[in-house]
Formats: sequence, structure tokens, C-alpha cells
Amino acid sequence: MLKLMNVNKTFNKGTINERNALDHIELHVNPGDFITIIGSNGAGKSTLFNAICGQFLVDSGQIILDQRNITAFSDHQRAFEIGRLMQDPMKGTAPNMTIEENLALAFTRKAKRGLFALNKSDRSKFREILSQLELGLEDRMKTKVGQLSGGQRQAVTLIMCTIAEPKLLLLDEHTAALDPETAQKILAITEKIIARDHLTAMMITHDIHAALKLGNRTIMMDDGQIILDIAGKDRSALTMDELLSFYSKERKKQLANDRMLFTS
Ligand SMILES: Nc1ncnc2c1ncn2[C@@H]1O[C@H](COP(=O)(O)OP(=O)(O)OP(=O)(O)O)[C@@H](O)[C@H]1O
Repeated sequence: MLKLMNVNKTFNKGTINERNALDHIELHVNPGDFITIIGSNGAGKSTLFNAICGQFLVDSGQIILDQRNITAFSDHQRAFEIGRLMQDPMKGTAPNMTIEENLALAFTRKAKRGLFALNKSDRSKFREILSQLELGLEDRMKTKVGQLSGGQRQAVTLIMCTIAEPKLLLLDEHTAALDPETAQKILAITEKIIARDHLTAMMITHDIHAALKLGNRTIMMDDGQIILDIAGKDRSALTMDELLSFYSKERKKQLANDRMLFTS
């Protein structure tokens, strides 16, 4: 459903800060894939998402989404089809608007109706979706999002990203800024929504254990390249030690990411 064909992106070309952030990326994402993405600092993980979302145009290569060549599309043109959740729970929602208004914004954008055209059945749909989070937010629909905790806010953002049923959901370390317990809760909700709506998703994480456990496929990036793409039995049998030794053999260095978690 998503194809990246020989995609390249270099920042600050011709300067001392030149950086080949995406280096001949070949990636075929199948419908229903839930891919976890790991890698060292500066490996190109977020840049990969930026390229898919259209935050910049790639230097060369093609990006195909559902058989449509979107390589030259702006981020705005891609936003209807691609939902993205960032690390910062403060981004993605409007703090001075209520939970209901935030959901309505995301929902009516897709339904191509005005914000104030929200009807009773839309509201009960929102209540129903919120109740599935089991955070009690269905009884706080008139609460301003700015008054919610980071975890609650990230849960609302997740709903906003998925309510319009995007073709592709990109999760960019979306639990990294939360405390461990809340992060687990948001991850469980994420898994539930992806399974319920049969979404195709990609998730950057620095939690290696979660990366190998969640989803059906794991990609490892380094120096702008995809150095490992693993699924099925190979993936479920892979131990942390094997992964680290694969990396050091392949790249002739130790895996370094100051935020990476290696323990469960
Ligand atoms: N807009 C930009 N301008 C210049 N350089 C950039 C830009 N965006 C990313 N880079 C560089 O590209 C490389 C890849 O960055 P990226 O943020 O994709 O890494 P990452 O794998 O997400 O790393 P981390 O795990 O540390 O967040 C880095 O060297 C980064 O400094």
C-alpha cells in the first residue's frame, strides 16, 4: 500500500554539515502491516516519516501510496490519508477547545462538513469511541483538552488521528514523553485501535522489547539506510543479544542511542 522506491534525502548539501539522512531507501509496506522502527541516534527514522508525510520533498526516488504517486504532493495534500502522532502530547490537539470540539475538528475535516454541523449521532459516536479508552473521557467531552494529563491528551490525539480512518498511521515515539505506566496504557490502546480499524501503521520506538513484541514486522535503520527488515518466525525468535550482535557485525560499531531501552 506504501512503496518507497530508491528514496534519497541529503540535508545541507555541499556544506560541512552535509548529512545523507535517507540513503537509497527501498520499503514496501503491505496493507495491514504494523511495522516497528528502531535505530541509533540520527539514523533517519523521523526523516523517513517526514518524507512520507511530505514535510519536505525528497531529492530523488518515488513515494507511492495506494498506487498513487504522491512524491510531489505537499504535506497538506497527504494529510487526509496519513495520520501522524508525535512524541509531544502538547502537539496535535487544540488546548483551548474541548475534547468534543477537537474530535469534531478531525472528524468533520474528513466528512467535509462544517465544525458546527455536528449532530447527535456524531456525538454518541465520539462518546462510544472515548469509552473504549477506559479513561473516563466520555464523561468529560466538554472539558478543555489543555486541562488533561499528558497521557489523556495523547489518547485524544490518537483518536483524532484515527477517527478519520487514515490509510496510514505514523507513530513517532508517541509514548516517549509519558511515564512508564501511562506509556504502557497508551501502547495498549494503540494496539487495540490498530487491530479494530485494520489500520496500516508504522511506529518509531526506542523500546527494543516493545519493538520486537508489537506489530508484525520490525525495521532497523542506521546512517539513513534500512539495515534490517524482519517479520514472522525470524522476528519472534530474535533475541535482544542477537539483534545487538547483528548490528555490531553489520556496522562494525556498537548500537548507540541515548534514549534506547533494552530491558522489558
Ligand atoms: N531539517 C533538517 N536539517 C538538517 N539536518 C537534519 C534535518 N532533519 C534531520 N536532520 C539530520 O538527519 C539525520 C537523521 O535525523 P533523524 O531525526 O531522522 O534521526 P532519528 O533516527 O529520528 O534520530 P533520533 O533517534 O535521535 O531521534 C540527523 O543527522 C539529523 O541531524
